[in-house]
Amino acid sequence: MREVAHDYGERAVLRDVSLTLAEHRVGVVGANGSGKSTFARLLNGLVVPTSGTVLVDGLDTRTQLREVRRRVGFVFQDPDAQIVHPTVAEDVEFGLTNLGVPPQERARRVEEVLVRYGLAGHRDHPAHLLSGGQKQLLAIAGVLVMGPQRVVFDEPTTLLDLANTRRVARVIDELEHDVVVVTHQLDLLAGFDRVLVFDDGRVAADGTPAETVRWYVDRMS
Ligand SMILES: Nc1ncnc2c1ncn2[C@@H]1O[C@H](COP(=O)(O)OP(=O)(O)OP(=O)(O)O)[C@@H](O)[C@H]1O
Repeated sequence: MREVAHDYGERAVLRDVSLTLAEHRVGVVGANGSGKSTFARLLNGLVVPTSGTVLVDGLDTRTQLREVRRRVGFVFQDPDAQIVHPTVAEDVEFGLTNLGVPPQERARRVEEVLVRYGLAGHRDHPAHLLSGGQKQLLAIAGVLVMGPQRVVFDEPTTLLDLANTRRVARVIDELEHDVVVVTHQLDLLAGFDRVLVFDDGRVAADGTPAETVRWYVDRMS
């Protein structure tokens, strides 16, 4: 991303962000309102920059949005924002149907992710009756079934209790995909390759978790 700035109306929320993300696991931290979610949304074109350029594998999010979205999955903080279909299996299948994936292959891919995320027994259950943790796993399954190469998580554990936070953290840890995780839960980032600290719309620190998390905590205290 080169010289990226983003404004919502009159309000400048990101300024002068230039960086390349090449690491397997990148964390993003910072105070409320510092621009983390906006940054995360830039990565798959949910938000396009007001100025500057965001490239994903050389694809411009402004002009090649479909291809960018196919490569970069996005998991929202609130799984209810992402779950749109009545049953668990239908919800996971929805994106594949949209893509025109044939029924047999759809069934195989849906089954695979439901088993992987412990949801196979809930296949025909109403999605809205799942627990918060199961809903977040369903939202993750719905993103991963599409076969993205990278996944952005925007505060994926904020609404979860301790057990579900650990479960989702383990799921993220085990992913082979390149991931970017926005979080206020600093312990999620322990094994990460790189952490960005946002402050008032700029990248204020950028380094290993050991370097940046200490810097951030000291600054906040
Ligand atoms: N769609 C929008 N329209 C107008 N202002 C917005 C919009 N989305 C975010 N903002 C504002 O932009 C600023 C940055 O928001 P952003 O969500 O990127 O911050 P954040 O660091 O993710 O915050 P948090 O930790 O609270 O989630 C905030 O002041 C927010 O109120």
